[in-house]
Amino acid sequence: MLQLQHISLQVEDGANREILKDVNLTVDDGRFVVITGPNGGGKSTLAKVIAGILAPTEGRILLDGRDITQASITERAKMGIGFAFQQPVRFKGLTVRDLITLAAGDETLSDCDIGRYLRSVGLCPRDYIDREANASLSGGEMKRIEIAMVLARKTPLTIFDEPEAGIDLWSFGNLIDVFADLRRETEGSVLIISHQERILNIADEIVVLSGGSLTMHGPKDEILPGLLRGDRCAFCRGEE
Ligand SMILES: Nc1ncnc2c1ncn2[C@@H]1O[C@H](COP(=O)(O)OP(=O)(O)OP(=O)(O)O)[C@@H](O)[C@H]1O
Repeated sequence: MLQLQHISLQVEDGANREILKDVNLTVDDGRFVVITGPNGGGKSTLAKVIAGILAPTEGRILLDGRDITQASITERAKMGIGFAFQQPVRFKGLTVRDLITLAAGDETLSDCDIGRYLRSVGLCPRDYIDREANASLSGGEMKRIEIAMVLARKTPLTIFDEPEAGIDLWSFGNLIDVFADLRRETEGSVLIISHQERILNIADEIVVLSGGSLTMHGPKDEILPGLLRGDRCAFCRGEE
């Protein structure tokens, strides 16, 4: 279980700016939670705080009851937090096979297993398995490879930051199937930042983050209809 308690984050950009304001959120094991909200609402920042890339100025993060607020990215990764970035990182000198084998932590992983992960993200294994994961891959290709790596890691808590970004419409349906399968099969929790209705639609819970504050959180059936109707109050914290 992941617990965020009173998480705030301030940055100094001329003036003190509060990007996250007293965010409280509990993600139970086995839940598929989608965080959405307007651009600039603080979603990516919150994901980075959970992954340990950014430190909150206030508040605590607990993973299965253990305080991990001070833990580094590497320590959190070892504790079982997997993170797929909005802008994937390139790995010069490593092939796609290397990356998926490393992610799975299993040197005996067969090409057939690797192929299964690649196919699940819409990539033909024959065309990609031996390719170097360098700048020659397009943003969308690298994004899919990163999602395949996260799937291979099978972490207890997996965070995806806008997995739809850079993925073409043709492949998008495929990606939804990947997440639907992940939701069915994983025993861990999945936290996805997304603006996509089709991803929101397979959530157990939806969280709305707006202006740095958590403005709504509840079961999909309670939250999604209001978002689809375009209720502005859904995003704007009861200001209307
Ligand atoms: N280091 C920083 N210094 C100053 N402002 C920052 C910094 N990092 C983020 N911000 C600001 O904090 C706000 C939240 O950014 P964040 O990337 O978390 O939003 P988001 O909800 O993920 O947005 P989007 O939906 O557009 O991806 C934005 O207004 C952004 O400009």
